[in-house]
Amino acid sequence: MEVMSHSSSFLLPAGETSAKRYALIVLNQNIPCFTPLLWEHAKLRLCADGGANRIYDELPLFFPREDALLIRNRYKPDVIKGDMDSIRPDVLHFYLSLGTKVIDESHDQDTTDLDKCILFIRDSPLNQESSKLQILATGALGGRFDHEAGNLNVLYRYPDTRITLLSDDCLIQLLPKTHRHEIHIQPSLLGPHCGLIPIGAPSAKTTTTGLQWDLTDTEMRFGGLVSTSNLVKGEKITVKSDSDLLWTISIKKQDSNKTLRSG
Ligand SMILES: Nc1ncnc2c1ncn2[C@@H]1O[C@H](COP(=O)(O)OP(=O)(O)OP(=O)(O)O)[C@@H](O)[C@H]1O
Ligand SMILES: Cc1ncc(C[n+]2csc(CCO)c2C)c(N)n1
Repeated sequence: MEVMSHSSSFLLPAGETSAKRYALIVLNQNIPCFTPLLWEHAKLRLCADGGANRIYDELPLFFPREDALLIRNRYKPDVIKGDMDSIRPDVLHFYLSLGTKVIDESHDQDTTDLDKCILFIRDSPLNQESSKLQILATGALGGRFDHEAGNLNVLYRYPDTRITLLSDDCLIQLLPKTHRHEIHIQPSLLGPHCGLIPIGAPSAKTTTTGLQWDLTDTEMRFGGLVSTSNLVKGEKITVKSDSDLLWTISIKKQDSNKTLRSG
């Protein structure tokens, strides 16, 4: 069984990052403080419908000494895609005038705006067979539970795409059962709180190393044991399971000067 390696080096301040290729999707929920950093290094920048309002309204607040218009011009999304029922008309016109590509899929009321953005990235010429884009989605957690559940569902809909859901407080990734997993932690950025959640189906056997409460061929299921409030002990965690699991780990609060330093 192949090993899938996970690292969160995208959260490292500028200058400390190794080469990595990802697309960023901004969802319609509070923008995490590290968003400018992620934006700077993204190969593609998308807003899911009302996510554009967040970029427009909240990004200038991170730079109180700079002119809001300059910030809005600097952080121009490549694409705004969705069913367009949440983006404000003034925001839509502003980004249209900057040349952002706007894709209105209001005819599709069966998939979420996050789904729509993921399909755009998967079909992009930047997403090469030899070098697939990872996807980071900010604002995926906190707020309406139906939206959160829909966001988790996209991890299961596209299990062969590396998708990380982010909020200010934590990240979530899918660990497919087809692989053994090595998760590399930067202790200055992540942890110590973590969880392994068998959300799609129960797991008869999960084995881990590197956690305070490791599992050894342990059963996990809703209604029984799920591993929440666990703690990472070191910089490397391994996970092997007979079921797809969600991995979540807390994100440490950063020095805001460091987080916003973009290049
Ligand atoms: N409160 C929230 N918590 C988590 N994710 C959210 C939240 N609100 C929006 N999102 C994410 O951002 C995307 C865009 O949000 P937006 O508000 O534009 O969606 P929407 O389709 O208009 O939602 P709805 O019509 O159900 O209110 C959603 O598809 C979802 O992935
Ligand atoms: C069974 C079922 N439940 C809910 C919806 C509604 N819905 C799901 S995704 C979406 C688009 C949101 O931007 C909407 C309106 C549906 N179609 N089918």
